[in-house]
Amino acid sequence: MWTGAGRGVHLGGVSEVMIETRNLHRSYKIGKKSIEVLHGIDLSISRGEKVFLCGPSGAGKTTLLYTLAGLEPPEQGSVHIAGTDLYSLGRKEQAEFRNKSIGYIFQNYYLLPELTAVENVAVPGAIAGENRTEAALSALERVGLRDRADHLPAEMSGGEQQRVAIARAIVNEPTVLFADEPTGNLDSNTSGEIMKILLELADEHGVTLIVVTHDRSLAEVGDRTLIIKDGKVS
Ligand SMILES: Nc1ncnc2c1ncn2[C@@H]1O[C@H](COP(=O)(O)OP(=O)(O)OP(=O)(O)O)[C@@H](O)[C@H]1O
Repeated sequence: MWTGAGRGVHLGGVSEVMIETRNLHRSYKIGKKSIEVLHGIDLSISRGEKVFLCGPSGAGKTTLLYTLAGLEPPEQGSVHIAGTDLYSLGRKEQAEFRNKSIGYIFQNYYLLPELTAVENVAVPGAIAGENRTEAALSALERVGLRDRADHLPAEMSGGEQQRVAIARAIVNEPTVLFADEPTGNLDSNTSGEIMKILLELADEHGVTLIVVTHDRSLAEVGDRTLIIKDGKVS
């Protein structure tokens, strides 16, 4: 049973805040030039919300997702997840928090080519010293790939590899799931299947979902679409 989440909890009519950012700033130096990618971003996302993040290429969608997920510290500002101030934690505590509460689906899957599907899904647990083989098999079942558990990524299609990446992101039963263009390289049928899996996770388990996409038509299936442009989110 998925315990960390809990469907859209409302406290006296007020949604419980799951992700809150204050004044996030992030810039990159290229040569002598500095590009400000996040320019004072304030966000509040409720538990169980399905949020799509759109914006032009290079606008900072991946940077914002990394910053929200605790993978890249902002130069200024704070990120709270379920009330925990992510960047005030030490490295070890932060890794433990991510391992327990956050799932992340990377833009290019990032599966390890020499490991089978089940080993790839179990790998974050193994790093944390846990044996997650049973949970990994359940997660593969959840994405319809139980029978491919012993296959290497090279033996699977793009859509199947993406489903393994989803299984890896949900094996810890996260409270928040981030997905960076999870359907970017897939045909429209496969994209539909992948989005269905992600939306079901939000609907059935109350997972808070933040998905980067170029597909504005997805706005209809989400609760909210955020647009990032010129360092700001609207
Ligand atoms: N490690 C880095 N070093 C220097 N510049 C970077 C780095 N990472 C990102 N950038 C720059 O920051 C800006 C935002 O990049 P980011 O990947 O967040 O955009 P994006 O909206 O996700 O783009 P896309 O839709 O093309 O994936 C870009 O101009 C990019 O070149």
